[in-house]
Amino acid sequence: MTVRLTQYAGGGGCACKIPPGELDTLVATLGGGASRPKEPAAELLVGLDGGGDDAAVVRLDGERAIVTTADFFTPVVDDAFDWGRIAAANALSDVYAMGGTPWAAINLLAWPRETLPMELAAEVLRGGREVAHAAGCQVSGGHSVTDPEPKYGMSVVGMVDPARMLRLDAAEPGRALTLTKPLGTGVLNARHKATGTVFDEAVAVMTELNRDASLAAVGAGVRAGTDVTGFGLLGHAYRMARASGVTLALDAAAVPFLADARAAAVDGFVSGGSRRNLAWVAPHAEFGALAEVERLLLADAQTSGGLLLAGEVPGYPVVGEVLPRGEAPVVVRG
Ligand SMILES: Nc1ncnc2c1ncn2[C@@H]1O[C@H](COP(=O)(O)OP(=O)(O)OP(=O)(O)O)[C@@H](O)[C@H]1O
Ligand SMILES: [Mg+2]
Repeated sequence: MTVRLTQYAGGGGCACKIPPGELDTLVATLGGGASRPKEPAAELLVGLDGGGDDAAVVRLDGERAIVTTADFFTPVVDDAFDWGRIAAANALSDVYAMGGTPWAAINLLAWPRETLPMELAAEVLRGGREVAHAAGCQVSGGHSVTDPEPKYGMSVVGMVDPARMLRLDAAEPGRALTLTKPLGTGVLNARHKATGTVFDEAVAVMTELNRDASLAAVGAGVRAGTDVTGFGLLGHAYRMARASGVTLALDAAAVPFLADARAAAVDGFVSGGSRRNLAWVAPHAEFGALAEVERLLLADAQTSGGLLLAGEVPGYPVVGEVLPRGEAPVVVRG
């Protein structure tokens, strides 16, 4: 029996995230003094202020802080091993998005044990372990539950130098904007789910670690960054602009895309999540005369996407610049 894992998922990959506006409202209910421990065992350096960063960070000592994050999602590709690799690269990514190094991870698994063989679950875990080990990250332990819809990911703990973190709220006017992976995994995953066509380039991009990009950014003195995932480039740019009190200007023509992405969007393989991303950002963005399909591509929900960085990083394309806050937090130049 050939199992097509994507057929067991409603939304796939980071496109299955709760929409950004609804998440904002939910997270806002957790804010304020009531959310702090009375006698904290550790100082919180990055928390939910400004809508929340990629990971929570608590101080360990003068030079070191612990980064902690978790990510899991439904199958984004049919192949079990590849899905495991993608989910692990995506979970590790939030540590890299803080400028940190992942140290240890545990598996988070939800599995329809009555309809899918456990051997396939083992393949998923094997893929995840391979990518985490390539990152130098220990993988030991986890948690597994039965669920009609398969889900997989990791909880990851890492280390970061608090003086050299990549924060969401630290983008400064005058900096260039850098994007370290091409966009288009959302539309290609949607086409893969609908037709079974495998896009090797998309799988290669989604399994690639953000480690080198993160190291290069920290080395170049960059202090603001985030990873581009389910809310798309536009959504994550808006979150960074909002948290930093600036405007992010994107040059649409400079944004890199996977080769088959535009055709997939034109042919209508656009997820509901990507359309919601665009609807969420549109009231806060100026698009000029940019065509609708180009707007949708910039809002495309990415799975295990690259880093969006406020600063120039050798080897990676500049896609815009940080400006003082203008009328709109996001400006797209055609
Ligand atoms: N259930 C929750 N309770 C508290 N905070 C949450 C919850 N869900 C999400 N958040 C916080 O909301 C913010 C935005 O969440 P989101 O999942 O987009 O961030 P992320 O972990 O960077 O995502 P990604 O893994 O796609 O890069 C984060 O700071 C996250 O910690
Ligand atoms: Mg993130």
